[in-house]
Amino acid sequence: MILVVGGAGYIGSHFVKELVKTHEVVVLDNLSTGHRWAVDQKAIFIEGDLGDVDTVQRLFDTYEIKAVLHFAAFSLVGESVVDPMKYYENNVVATFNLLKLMKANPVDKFIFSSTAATYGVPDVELIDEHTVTAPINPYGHSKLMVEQMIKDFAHSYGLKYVILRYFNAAGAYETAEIGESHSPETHLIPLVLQHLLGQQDAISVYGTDYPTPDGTCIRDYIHVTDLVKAHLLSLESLLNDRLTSAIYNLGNSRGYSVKEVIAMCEQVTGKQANIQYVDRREGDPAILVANAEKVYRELGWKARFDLQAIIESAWSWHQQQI
Ligand SMILES: NC(=O)c1ccc[n+]([C@@H]2O[C@H](COP(=O)([O-])OP(=O)(O)OC[C@H]3O[C@@H](n4cnc5c(N)ncnc54)[C@H](O)[C@@H]3O)[C@@H](O)[C@H]2O)c1
Ligand SMILES: O=c1ccn([C@@H]2O[C@H](COP(=O)(O)OP(=O)(O)O[C@H]3O[C@H](CO)[C@H](O)[C@H](O)[C@H]3O)[C@@H](O)[C@H]2O)c(=O)[nH]1
Repeated sequence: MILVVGGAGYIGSHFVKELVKTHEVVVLDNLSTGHRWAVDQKAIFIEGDLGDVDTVQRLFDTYEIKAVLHFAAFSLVGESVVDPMKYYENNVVATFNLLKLMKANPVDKFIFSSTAATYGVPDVELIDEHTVTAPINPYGHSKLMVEQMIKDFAHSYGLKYVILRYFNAAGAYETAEIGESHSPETHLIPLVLQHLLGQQDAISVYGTDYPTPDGTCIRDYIHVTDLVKAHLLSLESLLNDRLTSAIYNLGNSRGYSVKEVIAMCEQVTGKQANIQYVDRREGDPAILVANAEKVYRELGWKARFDLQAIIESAWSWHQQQI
């Protein structure tokens, strides 16, 4: 049995849909930002909070857990600046509870959803795993603190882990059964598509004075299906003892500015956006683009979907939501 914490969320639910094809799966999720309907019916679903020690212990008592994948977190950069306590409590304290119970029970295989936000404002064009980590917002700090706990648990207690630093996840499941569904939505691609469907009057561009060619922030967008594949490869490597500890960047290694993303959304949908240029959003670095060669070398993973394919799949999903 594989435990997926946060398996009702956007990325977790896409992973669970694939994992149930080959493994027995139990999902723990408190539905704070996730959805019961997004969890594949073949998975066992437990509604509960990761911070609740009794609930998590009961899971370990009930099921023979071979590995844990941990997607559960709060993950909005802007919100983390406004309310850091919420982030340290849910992302750090609750994860500490999980690691402690994994040690006690014992379960020694762990895959963690980390983020490009751990790098802060990197001074290189392409970020590799040796790039200095120096977060500039509480969200990034909370993830980096967990990474450190994981490394220390590995060193002292033999935890085996894969830390996956995703860049910007987007896109939807190939059948459009599930997709990105946050409320409120804050991510760029779904917001642009919702606007183009007439659900918002305009799309705001946060800042036009960044040190980038068109002045707007550059990000590396990665299809959720590509992320799922990387998790499956990581899990198999841990289960087969081919891997004991690794940190990987997951991205396309190609950056797009906010303006370029909006233009691609217009191209895919054939609709024109009403763009409002507003001030920068606090906590946003100018450029985040991955060097993802390490995971290719070690696991044979590389992104298959480019920005156009990502937006096409997200568009299929959003059109079904009206
Ligand atoms: N979406 C991105 O672009 C992105 C990029 C980098 C990293 N990440 C990381 O990937 C992970 C998944 O992101 P997502 O976009 O799917 O987020 P999401 O909010 O859609 O999913 C998170 C899930 O965890 C659940 N959850 C949160 N706290 C919980 C708790 N204490 N107990 C039980 N369940 C809890 C939520 O209900 C939700 O279902 C997060 O850890 C996030 O930090 C996401
Ligand atoms: O309405 C919007 C929304 C976003 N943006 C801009 O679009 C870019 C992407 O913003 P998102 O909110 O879509 O994504 P973030 O880059 O802030 O963050 C995402 O990716 C990060 C890693 O790169 C983190 O992991 C985090 O969990 C995840 O939310 C940013 O420059 C942002 O300022 C806008 O201009 N207008």
